[in-house]
Amino acid sequence: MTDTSIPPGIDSTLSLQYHASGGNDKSEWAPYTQVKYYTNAFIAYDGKILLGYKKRGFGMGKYNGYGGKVEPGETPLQAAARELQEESGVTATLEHAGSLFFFTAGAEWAFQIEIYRADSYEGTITESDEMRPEWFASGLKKTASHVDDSDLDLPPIPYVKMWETDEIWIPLLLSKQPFAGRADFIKDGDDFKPWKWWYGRVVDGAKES
Ligand SMILES: COc1nc(N)nc2c1ncn2[C@H]1C[C@H](O)[C@@H](COP(=O)(O)OP(=O)(O)OP(=O)(O)O)O1
Repeated sequence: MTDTSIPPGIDSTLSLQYHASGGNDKSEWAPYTQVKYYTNAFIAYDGKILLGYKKRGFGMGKYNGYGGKVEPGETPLQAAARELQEESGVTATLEHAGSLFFFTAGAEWAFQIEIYRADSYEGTITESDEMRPEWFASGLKKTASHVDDSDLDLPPIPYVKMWETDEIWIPLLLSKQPFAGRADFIKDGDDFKPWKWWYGRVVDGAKES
């Protein structure tokens, strides 16, 4: 399927090139009334990526980037830096990587998530109440001058223990191609299953914050 119609919920000012879509593509996108703003930040360099194992709250038991709600008065970039520091103990210069819109049928609100990445960090990565940090091999080649033997045995990104559509956009984040997308989910017991999704690559510049 190469559906070129961009779903509601995605910033219509972005110039997007179709990347991937799937699921129940004949069904309509679910209507939503409220949107809440979130962030998600990933540190990735030299062939490795830092993920956190979520120990509590929404997404418990999954690996993800570091993030949470944008608080009143914050920009998404400020919220992303704060959440990264609170949950991992480190600071980093974040660059915007993409924008995602997620909705689960019957939920009170849709998630608008600004995704960030960093090539380096300062401080000591620390386990918090919310996240247990773990490095994974990103699959991208290391630069010769930075090869660290201790990284050679890192496990691959654990997509089976992540939100199901992450596998579509994490490679875009790693290769620094700006992206935007929407995924609708349905609740399946305690889990969420993707119902319908659409992702595009930003071809005409990305948001700065
Ligand atoms: C497909 O859906 C999702 N995929 C991915 N990769 N990440 C998602 C998805 N839906 C939500 N998220 C992210 C967005 C945030 O980074 C967290 C949820 O934030 P949380 O509920 O932990 O927010 P906090 O402000 O930290 O909450 P507390 O009140 O617990 O501090 O998941």
